[in-house]
Amino acid sequence: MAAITLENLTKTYAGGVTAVSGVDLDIADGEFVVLVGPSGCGKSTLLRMIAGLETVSAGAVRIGAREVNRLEPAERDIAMVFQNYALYPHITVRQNLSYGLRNRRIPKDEIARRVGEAARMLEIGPYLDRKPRALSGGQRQRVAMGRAIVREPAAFLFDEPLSNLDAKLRVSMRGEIRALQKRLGTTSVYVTHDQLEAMTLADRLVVLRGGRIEQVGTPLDVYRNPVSTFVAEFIGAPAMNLLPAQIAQERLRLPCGAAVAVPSCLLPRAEGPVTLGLRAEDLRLASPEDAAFHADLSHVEELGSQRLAHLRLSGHSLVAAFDKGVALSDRLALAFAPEAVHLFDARTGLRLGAP
Ligand SMILES: Nc1ncnc2c1ncn2[C@@H]1O[C@H](COP(=O)(O)OP(=O)(O)OP(=O)(O)O)[C@@H](O)[C@H]1O
Repeated sequence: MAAITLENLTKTYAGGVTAVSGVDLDIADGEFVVLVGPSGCGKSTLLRMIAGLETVSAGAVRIGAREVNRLEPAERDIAMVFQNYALYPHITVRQNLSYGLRNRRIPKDEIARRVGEAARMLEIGPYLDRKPRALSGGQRQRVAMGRAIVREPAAFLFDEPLSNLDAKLRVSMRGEIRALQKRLGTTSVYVTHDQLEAMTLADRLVVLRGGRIEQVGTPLDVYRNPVSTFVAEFIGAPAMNLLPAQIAQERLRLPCGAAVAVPSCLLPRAEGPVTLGLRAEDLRLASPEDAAFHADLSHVEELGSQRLAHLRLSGHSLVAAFDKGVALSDRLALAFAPEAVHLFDARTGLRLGAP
C-alpha cells in the first residue's frame, strides 16, 4: 500500500488539446479518492497517467516514495479495473484471476491461496471454472475486481467500473467495492461522471473542470460548501437552484422583487448583482405572512419518499423538495433559513463570503 502524489501534472495531446493542467494532489495511504466531473474534464486522462497508460507532458506522479513517470504500467505496482472488464474470453475465471500472477512467477500454492481468498471475498467461487461469457455483467465485474485484488497492489485504479451495469446492480456493487476497499485498506482512485456514485464512495472528492481541480473535499463538505456555481450544480441531485439576485442595503433582493435578510458574513463588500444558491431541501412551505417569496407550481415529480415541486419564479425555474404527502397548491408561499443561502459572484461564479 502507498500514498500517491501528483505534482503539477499536465497532459497535452499531440493535437494540442491540454486535457489535464497543473494538477497537484496528495492521496493518503489507504484513502479512497474519487475523480468526478462532466464528460471531457480530463478525469480518465488523469487516471491513465497514474496508471502509466498515458505519458506525462509535465509534472510528476509518485506512488509511495518512487517517481513513476518513466515506469511501465506493469512496474508501477497498481491494478486497474475497467468499465469493459477486460477479461480474457477464452480462458476460465480461475485462469483469468491467476494469469498475471503466473506471469510474475509467483509460486503455485501462493497463487492458489490468493485466488481462493479473492473468490471467497467476492463470492465467485461457483464460477471459477466457467468462461467469462457464461457470466452476467455483475459477475464479470466481480471477476475484474478479483483480478485486481489477487495482485495485492499498492493501489487500485478504477475507470468507471460500474457504468455497464443496470441501476440496481450499480448500487449494490458500489457498496461492495466500498466495503472491500475498507477491508483491504488499499489506496484507491476511482473515476466516474456520476455524482451520486462519487458522493457515496469517496473519502474525498476531486471535482475536475476543464482539466483543472475545481474543488477537493469530503463529499459532505463539497455538498455543503461548493466553491463555485459549477460545483454547486454538479454535486447534489436535484442540482442546487441558482437565481440572479441583487444585494442592496444588506438585504438580498430576489428576481420577483422580494427582499430578505442575509447573514452579514456572506455579504460581498460591494452592493450589486450576485447569484443566489438554494438547495431544494432548504426551501419550505410558509404561511403567507412569513413567506420570503411566492412561486408558481409547474409540475410535481413523485419520488415515493419525497415530492419534488418544479416551480417558476419570475421566469426562472427552481425545484423544492418536500416530504411525501405534503399538499401543494398552484401557487406556493416559500421560505428558507438565512443559513441556507449560498452566494456566488454573478460574474465569476465563485463563492462569496465565509463557508
Ligand atoms: N488521445 C487523445 N488525443 C487527443 N485528445 C484527447 C485524447 N484523449 C482525450 N482527449 C481529449 O482530452 C480531453 C479530456 O478527455 P478525457 O477522456 O480525459 O475526459 P473524461 O473527463 O474522462 O471524459 P469522459 O467522461 O467523457 O470519458 C477531452 O477534450 C478529450 O477530447
